[in-house]
Amino acid sequence: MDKAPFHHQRLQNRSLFRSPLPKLVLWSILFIVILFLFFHFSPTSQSSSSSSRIDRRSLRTSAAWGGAAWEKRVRSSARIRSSHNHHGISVLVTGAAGFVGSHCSIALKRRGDGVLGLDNFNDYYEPSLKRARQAMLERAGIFIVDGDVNDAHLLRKLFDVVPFTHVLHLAAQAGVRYAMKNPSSYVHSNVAGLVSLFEAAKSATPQPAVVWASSSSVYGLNKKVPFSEVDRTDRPASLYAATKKAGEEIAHVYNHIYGLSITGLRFFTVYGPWGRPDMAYFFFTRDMLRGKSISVFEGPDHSTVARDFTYIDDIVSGCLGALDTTEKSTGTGGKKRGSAQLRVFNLGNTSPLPVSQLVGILERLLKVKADKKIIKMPRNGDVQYTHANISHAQAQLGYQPTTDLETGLKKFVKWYLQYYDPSSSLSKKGRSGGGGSSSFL
Ligand SMILES: O=C(O)[C@H]1O[C@H](OP(=O)(O)OP(=O)(O)OC[C@H]2O[C@@H](n3ccc(=O)[nH]c3=O)[C@H](O)[C@@H]2O)[C@H](O)[C@@H](O)[C@H]1O
Repeated sequence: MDKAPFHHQRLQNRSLFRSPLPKLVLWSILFIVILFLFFHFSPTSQSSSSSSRIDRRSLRTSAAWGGAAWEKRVRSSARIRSSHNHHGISVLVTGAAGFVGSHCSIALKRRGDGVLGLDNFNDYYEPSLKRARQAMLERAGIFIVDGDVNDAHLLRKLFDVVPFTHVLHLAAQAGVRYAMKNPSSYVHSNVAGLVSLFEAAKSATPQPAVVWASSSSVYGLNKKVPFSEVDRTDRPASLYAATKKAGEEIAHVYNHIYGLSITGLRFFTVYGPWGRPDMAYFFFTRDMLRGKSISVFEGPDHSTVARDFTYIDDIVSGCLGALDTTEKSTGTGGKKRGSAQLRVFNLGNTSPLPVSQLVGILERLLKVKADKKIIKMPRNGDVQYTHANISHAQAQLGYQPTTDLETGLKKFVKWYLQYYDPSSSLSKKGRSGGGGSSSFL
């Protein structure tokens, strides 16, 4: 009696197993698993894997934002604590854990402005350096929200919590040569990210004024020097330059349609303490100290490759000058109420120097002879020469660079040795030798 149903069930199970339907299900699952493994690990997907990694990386948003405690930290960081001689502003600094972003954040906070940082801490270069900058900003009372400028929801929340008067938008995919390796990261950060930021800013009440980082690279194949803001910028030599140029056009649109006050700053090869390890002065230092060879580029017929190297403290003055001279945006509720300010400025040093001279200065400061390999400048986006005309920034922003390359590199080397090799004899000499004071040291 008992057995019958059991037997019946087993028969049913067996017949079920024999029927084509479960087999089909099994094979389908197996097929999907194989497909997944194929696309995940196949070599054909490897070529795009670095870019998709960057996309995933950049799209990553903080798992933990929101809530009363978080909002309190955001408000406290953005609160203006002005002195009597300074009418404070409240600034959202994107890319705050970056090189220029961290220096500007500290400078703003020191003079009593409210500063909230935003950074996605991506791994384009060592995230530990970004975390070290973050720790320093935290000690100064600046909170950096871990999130991406492409996260519209997060941006809306930030503008809801704080009525920012200004945005200093420095979050970007930097680097001229890396654009050949990972083009999509430039579009993602420098085009989509900028649009996302402008969208949030134009919808905010009040609309903040936006100051953002363009680049000297927009001058591209220009031969007329020094580069002036009125010169042609329609012949970029790299995708990086093209995305920065696109940013300038996008700025025009948001100014025109929504009355956003926007200032673009064309930075010229910024260097200094807490700098970017992907830049030549930085990795030349690292490689020279490790006894590795360095590639020094030269132009056609052994001509010189030169840059208008600009020290970070001068760039910080230019950024603060730009913030302080903005006019208010004119829109409200996402609608334009009148014409608004739209500006672009060169921030350079006005004294270009050959890369070979940069190497010579590093040799003296590091007391190391560089193993130089002189090679033809590769055709990967580099331009041979940059030189800024800064008269516009001088007149409008009171911008006046004061640091020459030798002085600036001295401060960089001092920082580098203390940060990476505090026990070295050179570092000790640097510490007592007074390499000058940078914003952080
Ligand atoms: O002004 C800008 O808008 C840009 O400045 C910076 O680009 P660049 O001026 O190209 O700086 P950087 O790479 O340090 O090369 C410096 C010099 O060394 C030469 N160089 C470079 C590498 C090498 O191996 N050898 C070499 O000679 C090279 O030919 C060049 O002459 C920022 O990285 C960029 O994000 C952007 O902000």
